[in-house]
Amino acid sequence: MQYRLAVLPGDGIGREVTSAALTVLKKIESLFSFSTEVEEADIGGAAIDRFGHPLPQRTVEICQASDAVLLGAVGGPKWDNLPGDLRPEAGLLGLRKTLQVFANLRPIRVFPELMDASPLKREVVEGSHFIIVRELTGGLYFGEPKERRQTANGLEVVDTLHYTEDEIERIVRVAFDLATKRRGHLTSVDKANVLESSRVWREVVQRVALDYPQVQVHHQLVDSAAMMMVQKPTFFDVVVTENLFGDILSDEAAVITGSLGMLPSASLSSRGPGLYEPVHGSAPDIAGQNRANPLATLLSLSMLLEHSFSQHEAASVLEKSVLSVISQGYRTADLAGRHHQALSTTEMTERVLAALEDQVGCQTMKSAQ
Ligand SMILES: NC(=O)C1=CN([C@@H]2O[C@H](COP(=O)(O)OP(=O)(O)OC[C@H]3O[C@@H](n4cnc5c(N)ncnc54)[C@H](O)[C@@H]3O)[C@@H](O)[C@H]2O)C=CC1
Ligand SMILES: CC(C)CC(=O)C(=O)O
Ligand SMILES: [Mg+2]
Repeated sequence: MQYRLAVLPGDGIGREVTSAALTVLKKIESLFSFSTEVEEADIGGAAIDRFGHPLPQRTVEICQASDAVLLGAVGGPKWDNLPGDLRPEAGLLGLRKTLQVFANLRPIRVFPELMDASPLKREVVEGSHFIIVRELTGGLYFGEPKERRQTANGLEVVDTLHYTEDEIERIVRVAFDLATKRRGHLTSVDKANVLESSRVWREVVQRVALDYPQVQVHHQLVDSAAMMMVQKPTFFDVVVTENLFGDILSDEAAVITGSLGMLPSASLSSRGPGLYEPVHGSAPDIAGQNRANPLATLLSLSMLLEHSFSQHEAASVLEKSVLSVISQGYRTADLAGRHHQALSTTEMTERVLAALEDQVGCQTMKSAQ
């Protein structure tokens, strides 16, 4: 089997973590007998520096011609003063919109060995395992108008939260479908006490719920949901929400897992390539130091193998290998604390490569018995 993969390293630690993922992918290909034609392309600040635009047409074409896209992260202080539509982040938003990857899945899982890495109490985080389903191509990040205006009374500014009913319904259905395969519990997060868009969101959830009588639905306002997420994270199973709310809540949820460096994501469309990226950004504070935790990107690669390549066994073995390095006590600096030695990005990647060999070796032995 041969797949086509577009790799967009982007900026900052994006380059380091995608490089780790490519090393791991090569190993997986040899262990599971498939091959991938990888094409790298620029996005974000790197693309601005080379081509004067955060999302060059060539990058879009390479992504569209691929089975999947793996992205590192974009942004950094060097480009922070550019106009909004020419910033690195605009490149990423443009790519998500062009690929129509409206369903952003962000699984939040507590690894037992990392329970004490969270600043939250062990008894609060223990057993947390939920997934945030974030609407990714609409809402406040995309609505028009979105502009600054000079008026007689000074500067005024507008961002717009816009949704069609269809856009809400398609993401809500993704969330209901997921809930049927999990604990059957859906929390829809909105701000229906203030926003008209949230009131329509709630109506759509209530209407779609009629098709899923086996799913228990809970509506939660975003402010109290933010509190509940760190107070009682085990309450949540599937969380569905608007673009900006999902962005904020998922970084908050990272606290439960111990580090933003552990959170993967998959962004899926109805057809066309999926986009896989860690939840974190380009981390300028540690960029270029070989200190970044590559595990969020490796878990995103596992989601890619599952959803876009249908290499289910490889996906599962990669996930188990990540679990295994953590349970063997290997940690990058974000998780090392006082009790562990901090491994570099490349050292952690080598541990995952070794764990992959071990996992596949164990499976071969089991099937030979
Ligand atoms: N998807 C993307 O490309 C995203 C890009 N950004 C961009 O990234 C830049 C920095 O944004 P921040 O708010 O600082 O968020 P960030 O996610 O880059 O970093 C937040 C904190 O988490 C740490 N961190 C993040 N990933 C880590 C990893 N893998 N291993 C170890 N530590 C890690 C960083 O060192 C930093 O202290 C900005 O330009 C922002 O726009 C932010 C979020 C997402
Ligand atoms: C940089 C932004 C475009 C997005 C972001 O923070 C995210 O998707 O998590
Ligand atoms: Mg974010």
